[in-house]
Amino acid sequence: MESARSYDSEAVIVNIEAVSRSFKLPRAGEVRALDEVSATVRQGEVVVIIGASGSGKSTLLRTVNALETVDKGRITVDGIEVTSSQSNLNRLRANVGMVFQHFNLFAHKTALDNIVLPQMVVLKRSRDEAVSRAKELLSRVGIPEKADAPPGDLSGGQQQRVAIARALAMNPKVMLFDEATSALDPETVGGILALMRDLAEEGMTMMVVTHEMKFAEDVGSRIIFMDQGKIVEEGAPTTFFKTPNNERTKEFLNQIL
Ligand SMILES: Nc1ncnc2c1ncn2[C@@H]1O[C@H](COP(=O)(O)OP(=O)(O)OP(=O)(O)O)[C@@H](O)[C@H]1O
Repeated sequence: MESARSYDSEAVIVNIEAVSRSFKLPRAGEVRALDEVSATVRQGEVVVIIGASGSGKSTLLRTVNALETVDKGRITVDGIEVTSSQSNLNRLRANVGMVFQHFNLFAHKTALDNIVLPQMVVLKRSRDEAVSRAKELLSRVGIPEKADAPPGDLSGGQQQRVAIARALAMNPKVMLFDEATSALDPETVGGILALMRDLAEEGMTMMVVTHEMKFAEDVGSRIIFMDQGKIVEEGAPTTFFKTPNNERTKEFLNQIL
């Protein structure tokens, strides 16, 4: 792995420009999940996104991976526009690794094949090459002995390790974590957070939606606080947690800390 100091700390990896996204809900009418959101993530940064339920955190991550379209605005990842055409999708999928709350593994494939197949499909790697990388990554995430196990035979924490290995196999420019530990047993959470912390220390660029405030404070380079589809406050963890400015931020932190 590259050392944390060898990257170009100026390079913008994710650029989000004035992005809006609304949803029409049968009963609640129109919800502005994202309202003119702008943010940049530079190489090696760990940007932690926090906010109340429904504030737009997941939608923001999903637009970066083109799992969600935008109504207005523009997003680029490593200079490639995500929000325009579908033709960039394969390159985008390789550039952006996403880890979800519910793992999203293929239930009928082994752990190894869950990591092998996307490499063959998206990166056109040969099976041998993909298998060799997958084995290396299963060791990296601490479960080399689980290569032949189907997800159903793995614990939640082990499934999440496979999901992280699958995302890393693409050599992504940025990793998105959407509440990656929220569905795990309390005793498993620490192991996954430690793995995420290791990735951050190795210089991985990350956008992390989490309720784990200690992780946010210790590992985050920057905290973004969202409220009703807007970024209302953003800052370095020490300033953000000790001296928040915005009233909504203060209220939120008072409730959870
Ligand atoms: N696919 C969708 N269809 C309809 N409404 C949606 C959809 N995705 C998000 N929304 C709405 O957009 C708003 C923002 O949702 P989002 O999931 O981004 O919030 P969040 O901050 O991630 O919440 P949580 O912490 O509960 O996961 C919510 O009001 C939600 O109901």
